[in-house]
Amino acid sequence: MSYEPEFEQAYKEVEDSLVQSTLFKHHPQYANVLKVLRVPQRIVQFRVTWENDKGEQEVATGYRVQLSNNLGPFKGGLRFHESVNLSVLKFLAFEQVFKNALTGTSIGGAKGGLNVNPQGRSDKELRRICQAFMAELHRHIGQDVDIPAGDINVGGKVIGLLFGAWRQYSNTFEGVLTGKGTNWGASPFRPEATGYGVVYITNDMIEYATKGKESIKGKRVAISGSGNVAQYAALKVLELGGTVVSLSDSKGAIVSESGISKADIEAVAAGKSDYKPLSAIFAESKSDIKFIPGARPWTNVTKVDVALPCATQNEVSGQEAEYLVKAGVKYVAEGSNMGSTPEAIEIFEKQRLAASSSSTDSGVWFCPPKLANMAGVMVSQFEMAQNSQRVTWEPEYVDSLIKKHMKEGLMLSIETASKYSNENTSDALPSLLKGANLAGFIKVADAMIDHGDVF
Ligand SMILES: NC(=O)C1=CN([C@@H]2O[C@H](COP(=O)(O)OP(=O)(O)OC[C@H]3O[C@@H](n4cnc5c(N)ncnc54)[C@H](O)[C@@H]3O)[C@@H](O)[C@H]2O)C=CC1
Ligand SMILES: O=C(O)CCC(=O)C(=O)O
Repeated sequence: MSYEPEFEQAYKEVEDSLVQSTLFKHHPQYANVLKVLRVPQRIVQFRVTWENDKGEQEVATGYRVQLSNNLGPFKGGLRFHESVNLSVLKFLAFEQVFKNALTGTSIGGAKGGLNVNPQGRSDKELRRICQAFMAELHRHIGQDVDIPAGDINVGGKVIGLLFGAWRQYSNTFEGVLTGKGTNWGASPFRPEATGYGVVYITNDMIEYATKGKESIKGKRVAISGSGNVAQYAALKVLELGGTVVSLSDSKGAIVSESGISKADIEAVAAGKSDYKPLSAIFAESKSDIKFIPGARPWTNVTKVDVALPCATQNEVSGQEAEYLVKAGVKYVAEGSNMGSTPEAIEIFEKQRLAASSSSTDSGVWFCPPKLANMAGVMVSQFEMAQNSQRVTWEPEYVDSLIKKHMKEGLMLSIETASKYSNENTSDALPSLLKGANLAGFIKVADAMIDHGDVF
């Protein structure tokens, strides 16, 4: 069996949460669920070949990992990046199954992608890539079968090109992808959903932990990434009265003591749509924004209350987590899937437990991505519902649903963590890591048992 480090990491996190709880003692019927879920229902791997702008033939590998459709049709994003491989997509699909269960909507879990980075390719070449990718993928998706969406490097433009190709291959118009354009099937707030949801749940966490005495207002927030999730998280932090002290991309980080402004974030959005690096976007900035080449934000911020990793997996190391704790971080919520390494999570979780048994206020409350970033896929499910009815909901209604479901997800994770806790401290905040893993698992496990997939 090939070694798949990212997948093993994601699997072990869930397995540890289950084993370290009292769940199996109360529900022995769940014993076989994880070993069945370890093997995706189906993996499609295929050749994608196109002519580049120099007239040369290029060949790459496309994938779709359909992990479980016990709770609804397969659902999850597509990532176009040179780092895409089976280990990465299996980890993302595995996470997606539990996340989708936590949304409180009916969707199964999948993920897919292509091991090519579209950055630096012309629009014409990108169109050829999308057509070549969809030439095979269209056989495996459908509005009641599998509904892909975006992820890293797959934003509205790529979704449009993929949808155009799919329409031609299938001779049908249906809601087969989510994250569509406004005049051909979008849901209000899908672009904003993931980033906004991360900030809504962070605000809920702060209010819960401080018994309503504090909120995100006045908090200093370190954010990594500068793409879709990071941009909307940053805008929502500003709207709710917080200060954004950092952003980043794969070439480095920007930090600002006084805070990154709305105009700065709009400049990031404009620059990133042309694939410009942050170093170029802020080359002539007159504010106190400092670009640090090759760095991540975490060790370059001096005073911080909240950290929101929003770039990619394993982007917070153990050392960086220690630094964040010293810088004062109290809340960590992950926009990126598997943003923190296991070492970083261990440090955050130890801080949470230590705070309860001492009088010093040094706790950290960690919200895992399954819970923190679930608003994106949740609004994708709302988009599917709107497409089925051929209607568009009011933006205010969608926003109110995001807020409601994020709060419900938080409360469910808190209750589940407390119910099955094996921790011997009664005054600690419950582990959202364990609560989210268990709550998502229970929903999928019950469906698998009902369907006879597990016996
Ligand atoms: N877009 C969505 O609705 C959702 C996205 N996510 C997760 O959020 C994270 C960000 O995704 P998006 O913002 O959609 O993608 P994006 O393509 O819009 O932005 C990705 C960001 O990550 C940075 N990045 C990528 N690879 C990197 C690396 N190796 N080192 C440092 N920075 C790197 C990029 O510079 C960019 O700022 C990913 O982990 C994704 O899986 C999770 C849930 C939903
Ligand atoms: O909207 C979707 O279907 C998928 C979003 C996604 O890829 C994720 O939640 O990681």
